[in-house]
Amino acid sequence: MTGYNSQNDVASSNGNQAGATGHKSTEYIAQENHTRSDNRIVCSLTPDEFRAVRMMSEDMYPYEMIQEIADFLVKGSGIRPKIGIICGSGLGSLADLIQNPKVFEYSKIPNFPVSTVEGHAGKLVVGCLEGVNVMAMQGRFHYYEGYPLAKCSMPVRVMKLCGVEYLFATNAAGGINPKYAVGDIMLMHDHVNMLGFAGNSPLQGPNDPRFGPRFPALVNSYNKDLINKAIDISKAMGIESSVHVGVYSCLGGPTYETIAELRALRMMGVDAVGMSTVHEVITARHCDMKVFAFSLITNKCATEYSEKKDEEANHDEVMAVAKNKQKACCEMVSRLVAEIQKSL
Ligand SMILES: O=P(O)(O)O[C@H]1O[C@H](CO)[C@@H](O)[C@H]1O
Ligand code: HPA
Repeated sequence: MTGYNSQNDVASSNGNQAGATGHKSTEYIAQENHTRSDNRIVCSLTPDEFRAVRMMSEDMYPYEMIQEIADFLVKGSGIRPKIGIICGSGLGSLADLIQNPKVFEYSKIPNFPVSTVEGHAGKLVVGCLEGVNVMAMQGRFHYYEGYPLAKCSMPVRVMKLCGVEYLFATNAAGGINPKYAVGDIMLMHDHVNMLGFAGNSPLQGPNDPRFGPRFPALVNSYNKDLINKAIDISKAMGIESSVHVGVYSCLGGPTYETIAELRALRMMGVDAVGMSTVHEVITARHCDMKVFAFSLITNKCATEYSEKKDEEANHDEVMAVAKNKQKACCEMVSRLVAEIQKSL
C-alpha cells in the first residue's frame, strides 16, 4: 500500500503494485501532473481520500500486471495450458485429476487475491489431464468476499495470457426448476446476470482492446458443441436422467435468496441460482475463450413459505452434496477434456 505522509502532504508513488509493474505509478503521475523529480507526487487529497483512491486503483489489473502473473505461472510450471478449470464450492477434487501437478498457493502468486470461503482451497494447479495441458483454480473469488467483480474474474484473463482457449467453470447451485433434484447436474446454456441488472460488470472501467471489444455480445456464450458433447458423455455414463440443460443466475450473496426472489427468478426462466460464474463467463467471452459451465444442484430452493429449518439452504449441505457427487463431476470433466484432446 502506498504510504501517505499527512505531515508534509506528500505521497510516495511506489507502493506494492506500482513496484511490481511500474504501470500504476506512471498512470497516477500522468494524471496528477504534480510530479517531482524524485518520483513522488504532491497530493492535495486528505489522507482518507487518498487511501480511498489508492484502494480503488489497487483493484484494477492492467494488462501488464496480468501478463506478469501469467509469465510467473508459465515459467514456474513450464506449461502453457489450453484448458482452464474453475472448481466450484466443494468441487476442488476436479484439480486432483491433474497429473504431474505443479501447485501454486494463491498467497505466493504475485498480486493474486486470496480465497476466504470454506470449500475453496486457494490453490492453482497446473499439469496434464487426458493428454491436455490444463490449469485449475481450487477456489474462486466471489463478489460477497469484498472483491470487485473485475478482481473476481481477473484469473480468467491470467488464464488467457497463459494460453488457455477453453474455460470450464463449475459451481454449486440451488435448483429452482421443480424438476431438478439434489445431486443433478445442470449444463449451463445461458444466464441471467442479476448483478449486471444492477449496473455491475467485471468489464466496468476503461476497456483494454488487447483483451476484447468495449461492447462484447453474449449470445451463444456457452459453447453448443461442448454442451452436446457433455450430453453424449452423460449418456455414456448412464446419468442422462439427472443431467439437464438450463439457465443459471448469479446474485451477489452471501445471503441465500428469499422466497419472493426465488419466485421472481423462476418467472424469469432461471433454473438454478448461485453467487458466481457469470462474471467469469463474461470475462472469458470478452477475450474470446470457448466456455463450458455446469452447476451441481446441491439444494432445492423452496418457493413456498415454510417454518421448516431443513428447507433452508446452508453451506454445510452444499459442501456435503458436492463431496458426494464429486466423482460424477470429475468423470464428466475428464471425459470432456478427452473429447477436446481428440480435436486438437
Ligand atoms: O458458486 P460456488 O463457488 O460453487 O459456490 C456456491 O456456494 C456458496 C454458497 O453455499 C456460494 O459461494 C455459491 O456461489
Ligand atoms: O441456493 C443457493 N443459492 C445461492 N447460491 C447457492 N449456492 C449453492 N446453493 C445456493
